Amino acid sequence: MIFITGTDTGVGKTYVSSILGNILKEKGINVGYLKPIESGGREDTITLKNTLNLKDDLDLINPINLKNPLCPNIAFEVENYNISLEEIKNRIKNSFNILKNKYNFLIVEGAGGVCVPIKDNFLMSDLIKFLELPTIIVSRPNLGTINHTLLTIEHLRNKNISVKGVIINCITDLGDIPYYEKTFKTIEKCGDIDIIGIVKNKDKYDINVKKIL
Ligand SMILES: Nc1ncnc2c1ncn2[C@@H]1O[C@H](COP(=O)(O)OP(=O)(O)OP(=O)(O)O)[C@@H](O)[C@H]1O
Ligand SMILES: C[C@H](N)[C@H](N)CCCCCC(=O)O
Ligand SMILES: [Mg+2]
Repeated sequence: MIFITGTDTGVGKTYVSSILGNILKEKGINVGYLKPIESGGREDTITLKNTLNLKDDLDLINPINLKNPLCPNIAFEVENYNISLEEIKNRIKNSFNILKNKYNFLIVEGAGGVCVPIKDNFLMSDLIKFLELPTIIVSRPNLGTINHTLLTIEHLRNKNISVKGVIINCITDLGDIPYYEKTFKTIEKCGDIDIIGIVKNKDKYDINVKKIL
């Protein structure tokens, strides 16, 4: 099992999760998906349900769903969605336990980055800790990504959360990024981390799944 987090919202966690899921399926692995909390609809949940041809109910795959495309803690507030943190954790844990027993490999996708507050001071990273999962960080290739990626690594390691590696998702074409190879080497050196994959698009990618299995 792996928790796919990222340096930001919109960085490509779902995009990479879909590619990763297909790679594992092609290896004959029975892959499931859990989106513990999704805000702004159910696009991610539906995308992976379709990509992996999952029969699971949307409510099982995505136990906590918020209508507004906002930070979860804010969405709960503006939607007057009154639920305790304990209940949030119970619902997520229930889905997690069912799905982890049903599939040989479970991809769990966060929402936004690691410091996204779910409720009160319970962050996305606290959810990762609660589920006791290792992580993969999805990062952009362009200027700014060194800081965002190193901060994310440091935050996770400070909570003793395993970071299996970084996957660079090229929403921006590498040809438009000067010295991108040096950016990647800097992330690896300063973060003491491996870049285990580079995704150019849904047909052009290279992911070392051995680092994830
Ligand atoms: N390498 C890529 N090439 C082309 N389009 C991409 C690529 N990566 C992501 N996208 C597109 O960018 C948008 C954001 O990607 P995605 O939804 O995967 O982000 P996310 O990190 O999962 O966001 P969230 O935090 O909302 O879950 C989507 O429309 C997706 O299809
Ligand atoms: C709405 C979006 N697609 C995600 N589900 C939630 C992203 C929360 C980001 C919060 C923040 O970092 O400001
Ligand atoms: Mg997503």
